[in-house]
Amino acid sequence: MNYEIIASLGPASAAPETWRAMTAAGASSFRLNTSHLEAAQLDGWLGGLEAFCTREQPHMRVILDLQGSKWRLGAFTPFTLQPGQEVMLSRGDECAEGGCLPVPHADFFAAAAQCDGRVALNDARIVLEVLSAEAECVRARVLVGGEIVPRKGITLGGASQRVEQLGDRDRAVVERTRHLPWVGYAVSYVKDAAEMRRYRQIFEPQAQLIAKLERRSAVEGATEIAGAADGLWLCRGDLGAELGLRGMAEAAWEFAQEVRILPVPAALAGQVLEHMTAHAEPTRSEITTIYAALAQGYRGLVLSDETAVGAHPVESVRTAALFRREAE
Ligand SMILES: Nc1ncnc2c1ncn2[C@@H]1O[C@H](COP(=O)(O)OP(=O)(O)O)[C@@H](O)[C@H]1O
Ligand SMILES: C=C(OP(=O)(O)O)C(=O)O
Repeated sequence: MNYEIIASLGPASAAPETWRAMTAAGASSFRLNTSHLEAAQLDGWLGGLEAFCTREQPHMRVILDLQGSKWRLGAFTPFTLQPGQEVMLSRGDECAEGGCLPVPHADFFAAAAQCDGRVALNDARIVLEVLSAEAECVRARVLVGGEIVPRKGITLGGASQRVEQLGDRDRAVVERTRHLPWVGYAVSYVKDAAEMRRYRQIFEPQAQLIAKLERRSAVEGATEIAGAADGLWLCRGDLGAELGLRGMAEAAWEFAQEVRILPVPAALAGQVLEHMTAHAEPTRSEITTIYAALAQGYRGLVLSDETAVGAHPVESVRTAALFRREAE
């Protein structure tokens, strides 16, 4: 089988020798999640990657992941949320005082007042119960705790209202990179085809543009969204937070039924080889799911934590390449 392997870069894969080894193991593109990078950090990555891509791997693409309308926490010192503890989510880019979570998005607070009472953080690894919701502050109790770090995703149960647009951060990234032919973009949290068509206008006409399917409406409207995109990623991390595990599995199964007839290639994302973040081997279940996805017609795999923060970035790529034609 022939398919793309998109390897996310992060602290575990910041060195050119790791890029070289991941490329040799089968990575066809790299992904940089710009939500985790300040402008100067992004410049640092792009400087190194430009030299690598243009001198060593002229076919390599770097996909810049844009936040789109996805809600993410701002900046704060990491801490651990204990079950039963009360926590404040306050409007702002950062929080200096301990135990407070900054949320930079005004539309989050409007939606929180109407949600079903659940706030999920970091793809629902952490769950909060809303106690009160005001214009600039949500008070919540921790139901499922754990360590929370900056810039992690926020999901509200039962809330569909949000402002669909590229924020200032995203627009600055596009302006900074629009002249780079080896760069493409993946837009998070696209709602529908109309939104994707609006985004298309912002980029250079030849720019590679991927729509990340992370909401029910996007999975249901995938064929229409594909009309304004060069590729689709089925993002099971956010879908799991949006729809719950059962809803995510149903949506992924339905999407797989039509993946072969989509007008653009689709890639599978979200915990593809999660086990390999900490272990040198995948689970049987992960490998079986990858094989089934490729047999169904997926044309790519996106590795996230596995290559960005995992202990085995190169081995993860090699494992993802198991079903490549040349590996047979
Ligand atoms: N430049 C970076 N610096 C630090 N951590 C990063 C960076 N890029 C990605 N990560 C981390 O790598 C992991 C995978 O990244 P990603 O798939 O973008 O995750 P998420 O969307 O959940 O934040 C996450 O744990 C994220 O926090
Ligand atoms: C790959 C995904 O997107 P993100 O990294 O933005 O959470 C996902 O949700 O599965």
